[in-house]
Amino acid sequence: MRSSDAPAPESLQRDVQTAKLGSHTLALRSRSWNRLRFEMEYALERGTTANSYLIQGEKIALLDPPGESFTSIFLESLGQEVDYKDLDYVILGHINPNRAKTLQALLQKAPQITLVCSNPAAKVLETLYTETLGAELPGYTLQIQVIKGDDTLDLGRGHQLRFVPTPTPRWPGGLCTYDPATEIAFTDKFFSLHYCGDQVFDEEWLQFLEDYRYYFDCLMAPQLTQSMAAVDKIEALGSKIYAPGHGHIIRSGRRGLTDAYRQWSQVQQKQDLMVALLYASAYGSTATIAQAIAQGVTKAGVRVETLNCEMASPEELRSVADRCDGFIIGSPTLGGHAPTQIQTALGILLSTVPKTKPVGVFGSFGWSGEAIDLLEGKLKDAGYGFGFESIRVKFKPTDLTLKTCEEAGTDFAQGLKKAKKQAERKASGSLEDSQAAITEQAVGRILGSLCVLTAKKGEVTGGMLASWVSQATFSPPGLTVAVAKDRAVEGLAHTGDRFVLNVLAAGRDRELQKHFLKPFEPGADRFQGLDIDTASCGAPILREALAYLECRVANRMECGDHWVVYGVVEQGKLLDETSKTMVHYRKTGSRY
Ligand SMILES: Cc1cc2nc3c(=O)[nH]c(=O)nc-3n(C[C@H](O)[C@H](O)[C@H](O)COP(=O)(O)O)c2cc1C
Repeated sequence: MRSSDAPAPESLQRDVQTAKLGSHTLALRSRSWNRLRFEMEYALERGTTANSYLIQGEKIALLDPPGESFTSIFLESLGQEVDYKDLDYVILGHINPNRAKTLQALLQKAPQITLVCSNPAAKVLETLYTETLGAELPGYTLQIQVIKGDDTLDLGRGHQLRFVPTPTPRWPGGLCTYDPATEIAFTDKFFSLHYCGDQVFDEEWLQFLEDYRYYFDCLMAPQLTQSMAAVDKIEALGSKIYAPGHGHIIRSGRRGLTDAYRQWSQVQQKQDLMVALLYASAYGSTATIAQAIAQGVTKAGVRVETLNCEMASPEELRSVADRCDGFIIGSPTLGGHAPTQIQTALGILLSTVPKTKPVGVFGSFGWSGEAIDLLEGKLKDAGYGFGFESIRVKFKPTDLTLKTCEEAGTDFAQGLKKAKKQAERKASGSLEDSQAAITEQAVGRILGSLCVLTAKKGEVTGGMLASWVSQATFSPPGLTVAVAKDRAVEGLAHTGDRFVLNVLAAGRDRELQKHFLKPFEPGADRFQGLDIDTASCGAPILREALAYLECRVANRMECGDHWVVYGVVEQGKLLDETSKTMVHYRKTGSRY
């Protein structure tokens, strides 16, 4: 359990927390106690901090101003630390339209600032300047210092900054900064987590391992090669402190977390199935959808290799097309078309990937969505089978659409795994396999009660049939449920979340059992037509159940292909005094 695990009161306002990190170096943590954005990485709903840093040598540099949700409170806090007119540099670990809003407000106050960034980020800045920023900043000329190779930036007083380019498909302009004077590496997206609290440093970092892991699975796992190359470069700096873009400043856990990144990346590398995920995104929406699909594929135990078609070379495209077991391609519609880079990627995929491999299509659009039609049409004509129905999202995805995207990704991965298993079964039949079948028969004699686990978080409600359920403790009253990693409801059962366990009645609840046994389409309402009540945590209670228990997830343990979730029972009720618990007899331990 986290020491600061209590949910934040709704009344807590966004603010900026400042803390000294080292000589002339300050952290400004813009804090949101509630979910900040509809992106998968925020789905644990623990709030977040957007960390900026101020280094005051003879020259003054601000690193990574926050997004527009914090513009006014951030500028107010910044103004209390320095005179805007004294700011010399703003260093950008990445750039997106959201961050540009704060930049615009800052440049209005301090037009003398030079922006320091990588070459890809400079290109994005120039486009933003032409499209929006320039019009809002009359008389201002963009001053950019592009970091190349071994460039350094001398702020004086020993702060001779070094830089490490960390390009990934999601942030092609990624750039980390190292200050040898304080031995701090400013790691931007790397080693971040989304959690809001008063604690600045990471003394109890192990208590947040689940949050770090979730962040890694969302953002690092789908772009593993590029992310781990960046981690290697960051580690080689030999810093004592990681100062990331979100979450705690990492001192105690620096080595442990770096090792954990490597361990988690090995889990991904060991997966024998790989899905290529290719996309382009002008304003970020298609990228957000891509991330949700990737999350769904990854949680089902299939590796994802992501390529941003705007940055990928034909060789990279051909390599991933050659190696993939299926591919998913996404595009925005701009001027009635798919961007040229998407059309090039499609050409390579069509000529390289055998038609027996499954495909998927997605994209964000404004009003017509021709790009999605084009991709779908060409792939259908070529004879590919689709792993999910094409995903069309109008402008920005919502929480619900993201969940649907995640489920579509999971379906895609499950399809691949099923096909692989069938092929293996056909090819097998050895002695070893028959011994395994005998062992499975013995395992199958373990018995559990049939229940329906239900949960709700934000707009998203989920439910699944659970039979690997067992009481675990008397005091507090507690139980464990094994939840397969690829279950849609898994994302609603993280530490601190609440769920309801509905115990089914023998004989009487056959229909309920059947209902939850059938496969659901991505995003489908699993409770339509059922007689339900609502628990205090918002999760559905099945009125026809034998009993129900409202639980809080106190802990969860990663065990092979399942999470074993330990729930503390907060309250419960027997709904039927006469019936008995439905139990599940099985012939083999290799299935539920
Ligand atoms: C210059 C421009 C042209 C666009 N043209 C179209 C179009 O022809 N049809 C359409 O459905 N949407 C169009 N849109 C809307 C985009 O598809 C929509 O903003 C989408 O969310 C962009 O996805 P992205 O954030 O991944 O880039 C256009 C948007 C812009 C800015």
